Amino acid sequence: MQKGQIRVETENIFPIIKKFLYSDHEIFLRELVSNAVDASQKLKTLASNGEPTGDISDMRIDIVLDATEKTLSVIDRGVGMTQDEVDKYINQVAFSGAEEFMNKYKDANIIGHFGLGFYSSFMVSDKVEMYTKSYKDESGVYWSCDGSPEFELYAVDKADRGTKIVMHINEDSKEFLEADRIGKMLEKFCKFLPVPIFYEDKQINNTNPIWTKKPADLTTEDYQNFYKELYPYSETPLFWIHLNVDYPFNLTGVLYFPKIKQSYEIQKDKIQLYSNQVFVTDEVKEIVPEFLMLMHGVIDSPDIPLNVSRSYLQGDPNVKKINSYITKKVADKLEEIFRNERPAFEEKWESLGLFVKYGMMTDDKFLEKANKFLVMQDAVSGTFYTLEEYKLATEVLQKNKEGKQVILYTTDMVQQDAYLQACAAKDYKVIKLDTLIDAAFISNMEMKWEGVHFVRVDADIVDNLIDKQEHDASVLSKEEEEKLKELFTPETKAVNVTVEIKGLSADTAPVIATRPEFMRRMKDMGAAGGGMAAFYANMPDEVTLTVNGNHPLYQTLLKEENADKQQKQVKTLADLALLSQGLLKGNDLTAFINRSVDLMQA
Ligand SMILES: Nc1ncnc2c1ncn2[C@@H]1O[C@H](COP(=O)(O)OP(=O)(O)OP(=O)(O)O)[C@@H](O)[C@H]1O
Repeated sequence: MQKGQIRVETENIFPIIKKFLYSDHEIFLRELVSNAVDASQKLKTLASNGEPTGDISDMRIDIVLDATEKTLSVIDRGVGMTQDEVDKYINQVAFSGAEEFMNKYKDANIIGHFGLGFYSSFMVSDKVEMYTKSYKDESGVYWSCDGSPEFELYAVDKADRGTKIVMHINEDSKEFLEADRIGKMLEKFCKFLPVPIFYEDKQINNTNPIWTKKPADLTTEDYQNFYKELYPYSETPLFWIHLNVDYPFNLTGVLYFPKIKQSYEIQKDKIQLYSNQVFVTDEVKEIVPEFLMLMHGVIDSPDIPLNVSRSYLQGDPNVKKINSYITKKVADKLEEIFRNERPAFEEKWESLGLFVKYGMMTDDKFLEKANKFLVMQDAVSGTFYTLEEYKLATEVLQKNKEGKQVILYTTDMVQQDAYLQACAAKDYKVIKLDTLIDAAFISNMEMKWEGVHFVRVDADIVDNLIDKQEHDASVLSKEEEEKLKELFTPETKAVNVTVEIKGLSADTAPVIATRPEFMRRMKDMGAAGGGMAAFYANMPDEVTLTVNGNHPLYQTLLKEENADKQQKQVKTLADLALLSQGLLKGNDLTAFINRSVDLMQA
């Protein structure tokens, strides 16, 4: 029997392990089960290289909880260890003194590994025992340590090849003696490990998750079933991307595009990160580009550094490469579906549009590709245009005097109906941009797309939406125009009204209220919050009242001798225009209703 004394330089490592190394104590189980998996995999590799390993068909790992004895054991049938190996792999690292130990694990070599592995068992145990027998023809070995600077190591009889680790769970960690707790931890960390894992007489893992298989061997159903396995309560995903790369880094996985509802925020953080089928985290912020965080699925890469700080991760070259690889894959897949199955692509646009627009705003590489498959839907006909197609369809009618293409859009088809109709009469093509992200998307694309200008349908009277600088002359005299302007200028300051008299065609409405694009966008952004938001949000609404001097109504109105009646008529006309913009509220609305009744009685 070998009895050892730790070569203490400062103090032993166990207090350090307990206190500092993992705030998350439950990972000890992941570490031990991963070791058991590694040992099993190693044996398989040896066998396939022709080494005499004996029968390897019974490969399995058992997790056994004994609440009465207060022990939790992890048992494998892997390579096992000889006494020399235990001394080398278990003793020397752990007992080489705290300082050296910490240095070793701070070392860059650790990147790519989980970290402390075996020693993390001391976070939850008073004592850890190990029974192990190597596949090599040597005696079994017993090792134990109670966290003090002493260990025991001696030969024992052990019939089966493999390793059994028995943890004597400490007082502070009693939660790990609850069967449910262990079941949940296994479910979280071990669900897709490659060796069968048994707990309470049941196999708890799927050893061949689909991301480890070849896409050619998988059916649509396989992908959908796997999605259900990951997210039992979710709707069928729209489509998926199978990731598979082995150079210059290793990465496999399946990413799904979920159906997105209005409340898309709550669906974030659904991607799970694995390393060789061991669950690592579902916080993949730095690894997956921000705009793809709405996707679901699994990424598996042994090349992602897992044990370093988040800020380090951002600068990691592998992480950067993985990031751009995923972005490219997603863009390629979207383009492929767009080209080969455009009707299906358009049908799913409501959900897809969100990813695409978000991606175009935040990632220039993605933008470049997405310019080809971003689609915009005509509010009236429902037709989808790409940017190029829209430009072509509106080339003649919707170019302004500077040669810019004007993209007309509506954010609310019901409220902006009158403006939509006016545009339709001119044969303008108005697209629907009514999702949460669109306001930001519009301003962003105006900076990125050359020669394009977005204008909301109610930003100006229809004749001015596309600024071509051609107007009919007004039939009114200068004095008449001044008079009208005065009549239309309101006393109320709740809304900032600018009045202008224009000579429009006689069949255009007598007064049109519009909201200048710039101020309206600022106010919309203000309402959404952030930055200068509060300032703009508190500004009064800006409205332009365009009075159509050519409307026949003014011929009689200007001749009206009853000043009171004249003022009432003018106010009613102005209110009708404001009403169409949803800007007539409270007192003003009541006054309008009363006045209308008065006018009818007059
Ligand atoms: N169940 C086991 N069967 C066989 N050998 C084992 C087992 N558990 C641990 N070992 C040996 O002990 C060594 C140290 O294990 P430890 O978990 O501390 O680190 P590791 O697995 O090498 O790295 P990691 O930090 O990624 O866990 C292993 O490399 C392996 O050689």
